[in-house]
Amino acid sequence: MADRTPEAGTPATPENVVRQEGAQLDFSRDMSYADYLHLDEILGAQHPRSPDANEMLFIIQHQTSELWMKLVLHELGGAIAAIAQDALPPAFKMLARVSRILEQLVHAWDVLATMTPSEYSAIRPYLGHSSGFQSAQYRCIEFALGNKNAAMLQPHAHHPQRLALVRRAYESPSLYDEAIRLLGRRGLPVPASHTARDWTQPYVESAEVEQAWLTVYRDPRQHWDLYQLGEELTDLEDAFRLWRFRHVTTVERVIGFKRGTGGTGGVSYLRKMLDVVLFPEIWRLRTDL
Ligand code: HEM
Ligand SMILES: N[C@@H](CC(=O)c1ccccc1NC=O)C(=O)O
Repeated sequence: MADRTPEAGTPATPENVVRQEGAQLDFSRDMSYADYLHLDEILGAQHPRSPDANEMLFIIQHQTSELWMKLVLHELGGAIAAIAQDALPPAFKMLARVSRILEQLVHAWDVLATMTPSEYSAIRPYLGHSSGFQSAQYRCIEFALGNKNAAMLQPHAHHPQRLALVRRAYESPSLYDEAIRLLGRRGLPVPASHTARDWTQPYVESAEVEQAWLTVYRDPRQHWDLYQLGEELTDLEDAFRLWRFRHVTTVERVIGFKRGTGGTGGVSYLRKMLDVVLFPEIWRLRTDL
């Protein structure tokens, strides 16, 4: 290793400072930053199809969203497994991270909103029928959060690997299913229809499940970890609703009420999605408390 003691009189030029700090400069034999992060693959994956300069924003906005969604899925999977094993503290850590990522994705809309309708109209003809509707990771997140819908498997039928990923999320118990099973294991009266069921079916709201959550919320000190779980779920759905809202508002300001490239009515479809309630009893109990 080089002697880091500066020689008397060595001027503190930027080059000398780097040498004196002892920074590693030769990576012909060592793993570098770009090697570790596979940056050549990630930074080589932006291929605009139009001549418009704004397409780079559009591509990077989606690619970064997909990277964050990958982490959301990783953490959600971990949280679901932890709840199934009665390990609540690690589940809380993972759920808190998911909510912070969703908040980050909510703020990411500010960057995309710098793209005007005129700018987007130069890109849109190059998108064909591709659409976020076909995002496999997004669909896995919706399924992991319990918004099950068999029709959403179809856009992946042509790609066995992605289909397998989406199907696994479709067939597995959701985060909320596992939370309700936990209520049952803790001795709260939860109907069998909600602890063992065909997980591919959409969740059906239950008065008994609401009663179980009410028991928790009426005596938090007695059920502190379940109470915390309820509030983590609330944070998560709150953040997810904000994401949906920013999406539909950005879409309206950019394409108005045009049909989507994915074939839906566009804003009309996305507005219907604003009515989805992921954890219904968690919201209803607030009225009945
Ligand atoms: C100018 C930007 C955008 C426009 C105009 C737009 C437009 C639309 C439209 C019209 C739909 C409905 C499906 C269709 O018929 O195409 C849709 C769905 C979707 N978009 Fe976007 N979008 C934009 C940006 C984004 C971004 C940045 C993401 C982040 C990944 C995204 C993710 C999605 C997802 C996941 C869906 C499916 C939603 C669902 O099924 O509930 N979109 N988008
Ligand atoms: N559905 C959008 C197109 C779109 O936004 C899009 C196209 C390709 C890849 C990602 C997209 N983002 C979200 O839907 C539209 O109708 O203009």
